[in-house]
Amino acid sequence: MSASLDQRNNTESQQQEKHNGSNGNGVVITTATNNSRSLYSNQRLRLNPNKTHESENYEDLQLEFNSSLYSKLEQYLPPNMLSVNRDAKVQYMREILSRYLPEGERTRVQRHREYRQKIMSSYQRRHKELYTMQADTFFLPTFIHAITENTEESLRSIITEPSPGIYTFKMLQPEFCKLMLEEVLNFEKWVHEAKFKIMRPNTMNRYGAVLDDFGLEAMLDKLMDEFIRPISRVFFAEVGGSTLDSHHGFIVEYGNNRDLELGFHVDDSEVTLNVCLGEQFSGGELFFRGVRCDKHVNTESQREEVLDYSHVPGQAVLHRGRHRHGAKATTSGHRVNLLLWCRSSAFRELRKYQKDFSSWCGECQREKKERQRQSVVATKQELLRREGESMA
Ligand SMILES: O=C(O)CCC(=O)C(=O)O
Ligand SMILES: [Fe+2]
Repeated sequence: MSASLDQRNNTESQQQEKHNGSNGNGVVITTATNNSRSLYSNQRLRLNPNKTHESENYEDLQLEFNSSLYSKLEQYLPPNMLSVNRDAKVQYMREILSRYLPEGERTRVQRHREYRQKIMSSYQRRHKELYTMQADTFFLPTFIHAITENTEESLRSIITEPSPGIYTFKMLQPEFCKLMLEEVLNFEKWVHEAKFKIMRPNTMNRYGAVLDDFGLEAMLDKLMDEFIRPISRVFFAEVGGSTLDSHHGFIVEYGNNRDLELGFHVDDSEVTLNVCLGEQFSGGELFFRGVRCDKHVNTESQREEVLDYSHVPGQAVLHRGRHRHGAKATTSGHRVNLLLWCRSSAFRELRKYQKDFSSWCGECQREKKERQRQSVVATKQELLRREGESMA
């Protein structure tokens, strides 16, 4: 099949693209900064961390970078800053980190921060229990058991791999799916009644909502850290599966009066978790067509790379972000899926210096094999020629 394909970005990274001219593959910073540059601009960090210092927890704050970065950075603060209160520490670290954000990006992040704060100050949560990770009530016991054992064998015992690099497993309790659907509905109702302008999850969906924007960021971070990274470490190590450190979490919706299908694309993620929440629907199959690097994103797919997968409520699909895919039309009913695009800043940094992606790109792999085949043929011919010469 000949592929013409979209690089799928969330609205944030698309804006980032506009501002700093990147190709949208950079790390997407999901919250905001302030502009108090002068306050601490002479301040420095220590060269070596104070490893015995116990850092604060910053998970509850709306910050420019992942909260774990602030906890790590705190160990590098000069001694006099270690004993000040949390707000002063955070202010100090934000000032240092803001030097790494270009001006346009700072403005974007600031706007997004205000957007989230507006939501947080007036949106009334319907199911508060969804906002902190409660594994026992969210997940099926089989899933929890496999992750707790944390071996390739235990993971393989619950996972099916219908095509190379596509992993499916039963994950969510029906009750969790029900509550999450109600929460999303409740949020959308509030958006509508408050005449609030909602930011859609990405450049291709006209419906759906960003879960991180209305308070679910900390819970989804735990989902990535404690459940998705252990699986990705085993199955997606070559694309940064063990160093996933940020996410974009959202809901997509299809059906009557909504989007029907989703075009062929790659995600702005290293690893994507796609789990169906329900409800009743027909159609909506995911179609996969092989993993590709930027250079080969529009190349043909091989027969063994073709897979159509039918969603089942509560069941998850895990795949590389660069695994080309799309969703067929949902022909009746209403389909809602939860998506978690997981990213690795370390992988993205390293990728800038690499050219050969044969450990994960199907086409790089094919080209490499072809080069090896040709070299074997050439060697054989050379040997035959020499043999012929010595016989003569
Ligand atoms: O509709 C689906 O299940 C696919 C969604 C998807 O691929 C995405 O949001 O990136
Ligand atoms: Fe996708």
